[in-house]
Amino acid sequence: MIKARGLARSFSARGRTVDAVRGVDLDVGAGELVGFLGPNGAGKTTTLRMLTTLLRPTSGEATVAGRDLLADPSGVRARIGYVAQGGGTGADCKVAEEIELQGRLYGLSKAEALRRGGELSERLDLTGLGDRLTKTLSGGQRRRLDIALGLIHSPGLIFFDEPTTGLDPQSRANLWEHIHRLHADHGVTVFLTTHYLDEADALCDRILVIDNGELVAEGSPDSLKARVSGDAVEVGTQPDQVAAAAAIARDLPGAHEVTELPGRVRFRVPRGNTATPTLLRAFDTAGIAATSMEVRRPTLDDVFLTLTGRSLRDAETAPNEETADVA
Ligand SMILES: Nc1ncnc2c1ncn2[C@@H]1O[C@H](COP(=O)(O)OP(=O)(O)OP(=O)(O)O)[C@@H](O)[C@H]1O
Repeated sequence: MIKARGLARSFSARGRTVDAVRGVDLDVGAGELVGFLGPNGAGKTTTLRMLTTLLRPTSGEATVAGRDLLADPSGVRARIGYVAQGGGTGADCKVAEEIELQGRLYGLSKAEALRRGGELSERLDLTGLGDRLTKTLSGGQRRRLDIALGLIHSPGLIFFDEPTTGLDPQSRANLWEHIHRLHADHGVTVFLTTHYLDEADALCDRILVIDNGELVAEGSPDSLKARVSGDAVEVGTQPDQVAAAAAIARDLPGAHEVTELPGRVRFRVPRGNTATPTLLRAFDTAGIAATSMEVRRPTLDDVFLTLTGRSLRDAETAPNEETADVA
């Protein structure tokens, strides 16, 4: 569905060149649900805008939905759906009119646009909202309308740019369900960008991790997490027993990254649930009292940290100098 080679885009701003995307190769198969994960400014939107024909690459080539991106952009546009960040609905239009207009823009007859609109309204829980002005919709309803608009011409491939940004947790979960069904029940190929780790984890079959305009990893959420060596264990103890507790942790088979913190010790072991009974027995023998214990499977944030040396959350709060300069 998507095959891109060396896709790159630079911008000139204030006499400086920003390499927003630096030669990305992508392969997305039919029926996949792929997430493009990275911090703010990583190059996600720029890549998406290139793949959807909205921005011309500085270099590279791509085939999207069976059409050449550079030679046949209108062919690509006819075969894809795009749900942009913030959506594109007109504020003073009624929901049903907006859907019909979108259908007519894609060359459907009035009857076909109405039929398809009815089908999508039902599928996306918009039934009964046809007479409402789009500006009166809730955030979740508006986002579902944006999806209906993106699907009006029955594309086999749909792009979402940060689909749940700004939504409350319940609307996010509801939208995940709709995106999941699009893919599972209707076989639509989905490519979405997100900077939410939980979203990528919950929704995507495969994740591409982008940082500073380059792909740094790809794989299923589980295979990416398996790259992080082991579970994280954190055990609380009395402040004066931290050093002794850390010494015991260091003796556990496969223990590494043992860190002494005020009133607690943190480390990694290959399997947390088998290491902790051994640890507690050794604590007993040494007269150390554990005041708390937490075992955590690796998260996608751990993956990002392992790959880039930064936490995804830190990367978001501290954009690189180049980004800050241009923005
Ligand atoms: N039109 C532009 N002119 C100059 N620089 C730009 C332009 N568009 C994007 N950039 C820069 O390119 C880099 C990548 O931006 P992009 O919007 O693709 O990132 P992103 O990963 O989508 O981030 P976000 O999650 O914030 O949307 C950033 O440094 C950004 O400032």
